[in-house]
Amino acid sequence: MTPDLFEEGAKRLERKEQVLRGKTESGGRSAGFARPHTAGEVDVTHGRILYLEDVTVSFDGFKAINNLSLDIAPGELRCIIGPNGAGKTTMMDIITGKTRPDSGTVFFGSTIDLLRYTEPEIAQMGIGRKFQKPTVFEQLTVFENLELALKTNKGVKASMFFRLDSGESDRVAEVLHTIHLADSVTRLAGTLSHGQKQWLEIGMLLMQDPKLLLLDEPVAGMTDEETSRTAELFLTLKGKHSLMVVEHDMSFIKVISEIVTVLSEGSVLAQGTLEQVQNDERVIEVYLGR
Ligand SMILES: Nc1ncnc2c1ncn2[C@@H]1O[C@H](COP(=O)(O)OP(=O)(O)OP(=O)(O)O)[C@@H](O)[C@H]1O
Repeated sequence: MTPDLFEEGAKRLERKEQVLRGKTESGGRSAGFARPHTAGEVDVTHGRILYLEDVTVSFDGFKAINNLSLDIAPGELRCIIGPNGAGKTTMMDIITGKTRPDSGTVFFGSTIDLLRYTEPEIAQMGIGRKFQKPTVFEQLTVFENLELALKTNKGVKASMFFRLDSGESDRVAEVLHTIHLADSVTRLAGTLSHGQKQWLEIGMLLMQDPKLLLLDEPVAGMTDEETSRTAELFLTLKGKHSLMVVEHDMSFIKVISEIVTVLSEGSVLAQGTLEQVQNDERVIEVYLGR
């Protein structure tokens, strides 16, 4: 979940509680929850939506990311694997503006230098991130969670009672269908299974129409059936969005992957199909410690 969305969600929950207690100001009209956005087109004419070059970051002298270079094509579904401590999360932290690198270049498309922007600005530009643990608003319904995430800019006139226009309603319906929750619109998010919560959070990101989605261990803790439905979901998203998926579950990677990038000690160790990287001696060595 993006930082600004998290903040708006917390506000909205508070307002919902105020309404239940009969305490809203101005009938809730002052309680705008719209989020400003500055999304524009990302220039992908050079064939890359994300471009990292020679990125390094150290923590207390330890190089968690070490001259990392990587790029992703528009619409690509890239899988990132690597042993614990390889730098996968830190790389996502750098892309989303949570961590500043000591050196290197990070571009979104060919013109947006991500190192010049804050974490909320990067989210608003169309880079959505999903952390490992689902962070939906458990006391709101599935519909309310999606509505909250809708990219809209209704300013001070917005209220928790605002009506979706037909385009927005269509979008909610489309996302509900995509994330397999069309039958659960009125359910409180807190009553969903772990897998359904993960899908709802992905749906919330989709409501913001991200150009690039970063997903950290999306199938951890899922049942086999949920894992295979998540694979279907990601294959549906590919092409419409660019995806970077960090995952340890190799059977899941096998189903969704085209190119797999292996990180080790903060750099790219190998890249290719899953079969190619699994047969790479250097990869076998870092995984098995041989
Ligand atoms: N804020 C921090 N301060 C100090 N060290 C850190 C910090 N963040 C990450 N590290 C270290 O950087 C290295 C890379 O960590 P990171 O979490 O990015 O690895 P990872 O590949 O995501 O691992 P995992 O698969 O276990 O999640 C690790 O050695 C970690 O301990």
